Amino acid sequence: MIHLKGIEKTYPSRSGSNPVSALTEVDLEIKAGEIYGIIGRSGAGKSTLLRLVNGLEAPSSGEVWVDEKEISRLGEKDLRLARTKIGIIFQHFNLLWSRTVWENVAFSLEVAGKSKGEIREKVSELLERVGLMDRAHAYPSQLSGGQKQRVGIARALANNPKVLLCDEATSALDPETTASILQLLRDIHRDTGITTLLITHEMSVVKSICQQVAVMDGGRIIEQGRVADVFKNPTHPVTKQFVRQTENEEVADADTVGTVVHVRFRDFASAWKRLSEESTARGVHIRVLAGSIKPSEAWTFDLEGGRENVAQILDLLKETAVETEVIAGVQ
Ligand SMILES: Nc1ncnc2c1ncn2[C@@H]1O[C@H](COP(=O)(O)OP(=O)(O)OP(=O)(O)O)[C@@H](O)[C@H]1O
Repeated sequence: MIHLKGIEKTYPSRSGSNPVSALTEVDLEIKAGEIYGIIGRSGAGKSTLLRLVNGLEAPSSGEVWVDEKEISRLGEKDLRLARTKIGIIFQHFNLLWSRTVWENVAFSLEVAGKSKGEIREKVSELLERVGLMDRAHAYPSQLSGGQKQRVGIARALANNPKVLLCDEATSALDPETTASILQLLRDIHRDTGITTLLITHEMSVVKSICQQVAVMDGGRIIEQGRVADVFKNPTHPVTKQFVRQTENEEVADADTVGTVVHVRFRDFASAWKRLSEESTARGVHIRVLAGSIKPSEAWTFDLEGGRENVAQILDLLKETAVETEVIAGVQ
């Protein structure tokens, strides 16, 4: 769905010194339906990469393909059309402050030339989706950060995009609100299968929502793969640092912990039944990061909940599974 081939991006210098190389030899393929995370420190090149994907910037060389169109070569009219199929949410929401919640979401539908009836129906469906129907006539200044981001998400989805780009979408939010926004993005992905590309500097965000991840540093992709694999075997020092970041967060938060675990079952169906009953009873959220019903294949779960409760679910896994290996978080 999104394919970057041999990308180089150089900016002319701002002060007359050497040009700035923002991206070097970037190759990236994001398949339809994936949630893909790009993580990197400040200046790594994440925003530049995102701007290439929605055609706000052109690469100095290489190709950017989105939904089988070479974005970097489209004329203005075709690019505008292609952009309506790319929704984007921003760190600072970028809402229209003089318009209500309803009008913010309606705006991109008006621009796309939809009829009044279509707009009414779509806006109401979207506000219902993001849980903001009761705030439809409020102005952005009257909303909390999480509510503003919900408006941003509704607006991004207005034209039924095929791709959703999230630009540090939770970086301005507190941890609790971050969790609720990530949950909303997960639900939307589950219901629509929309291809989602998320850039962040927080490994906990990647761990909580992404299936695949690319780590960027100095304009290059230094490591990429399945999130579970990258967590298990980070090879580059920068990746190791990001993985440690989530472990430290877990230690810092004594009440809620997350643990990624590989498990192989003899009889998946009966093990899963017991596991889901026990985890519901203990308030532990189990998220499947990878797995298949083939008995020979291992599953990767992310267990999230109170420290004691997660430890109990881990004990249960060790008891019922043929093989259990904790790859991140509490043992
Ligand atoms: N318009 C521009 N003109 C000149 N240099 C730029 C421009 N935009 C970005 N850069 C440079 O390109 C490099 C990559 O920047 P980019 O904003 O893509 O990184 P980032 O990973 O998104 O960082 P941050 O999280 O701080 O935004 C940096 O060295 C930055 O200074």
